[in-house]
Amino acid sequence: MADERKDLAGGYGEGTVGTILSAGDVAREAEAIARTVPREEILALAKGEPLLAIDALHAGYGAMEILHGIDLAVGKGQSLCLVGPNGAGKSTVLHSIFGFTKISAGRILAAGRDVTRLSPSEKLRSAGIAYILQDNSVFPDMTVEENLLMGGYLLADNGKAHEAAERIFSHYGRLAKRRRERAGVLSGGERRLLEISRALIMEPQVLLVDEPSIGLEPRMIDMVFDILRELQQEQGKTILMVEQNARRGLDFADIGYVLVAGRVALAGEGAGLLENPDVGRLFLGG
Ligand SMILES: Nc1ncnc2c1ncn2[C@@H]1O[C@H](COP(=O)(O)OP(=O)(O)OP(=O)(O)O)[C@@H](O)[C@H]1O
Repeated sequence: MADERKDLAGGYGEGTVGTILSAGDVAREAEAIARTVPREEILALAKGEPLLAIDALHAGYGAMEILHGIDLAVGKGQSLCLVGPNGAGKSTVLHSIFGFTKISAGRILAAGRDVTRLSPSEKLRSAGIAYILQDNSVFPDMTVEENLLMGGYLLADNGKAHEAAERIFSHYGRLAKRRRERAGVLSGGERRLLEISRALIMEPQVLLVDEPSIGLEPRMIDMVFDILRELQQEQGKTILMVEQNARRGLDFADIGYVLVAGRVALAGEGAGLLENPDVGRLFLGG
């Protein structure tokens, strides 16, 4: 219990300790207020034709179903953040979109095309969807440049990966300065920048970002959110994010969903959800 409370204050409240609820309390209370958001409401939040959409998805691991009929829609250049209690299935939504789970029903659509059964590499290569792993996926003994080039492993033409890497280095001077150093010596924020940059080598349209703030100090969290904001606003990337730090995630995103027990229980504009008293009490520390 003590650990659960510590997590909650640090993770959801960002230092704000109002009414401290245990993770178990949050899950129970969230289930009590949960409803399943109708598909029309989900579609109304997306700008224009959804670039990425999920239609009544049931998915899980092996025989265990975790998502029980999820709908989702996000337009080109929009950002969407999933928040909710531990174990609600937020990361599983990203895993399912990228092709890491067993899908028993429903569809995933990219620009209207059914991509439900594509493998992760096909999602990246032909559907323009990239998945940015949660925390520490850089190879510490390889250089920054070698790590970056790993993002192009699916490209037949090695020259294309090098061209993309040079574009990225000219954009992110912080990485360029350290391109020949071992990635293991980078700060946490720089590693996150490298993980994001590695995904950019394939020039994806949709970025699936799992817990961008995890394990970072506040200054680095600001840097990572600034990078994501620029990718969205200047480069028109569509961003679908899972974020434990609900305040930061909802403040960032155009659209927010609260996931409870494998269902979308609340949906709205990100800033609007921040004002929702239930969201405040359960996920923002009161
Ligand atoms: N690879 C896996 N194999 C089997 N079960 C898994 C796997 N990954 C997650 N699960 C289970 O799926 C459920 C949902 O997990 P998921 O990580 O999607 O939740 P979450 O909402 O992202 O939680 P958290 O905020 O704690 O990261 C949990 O019960 C978890 O144990």
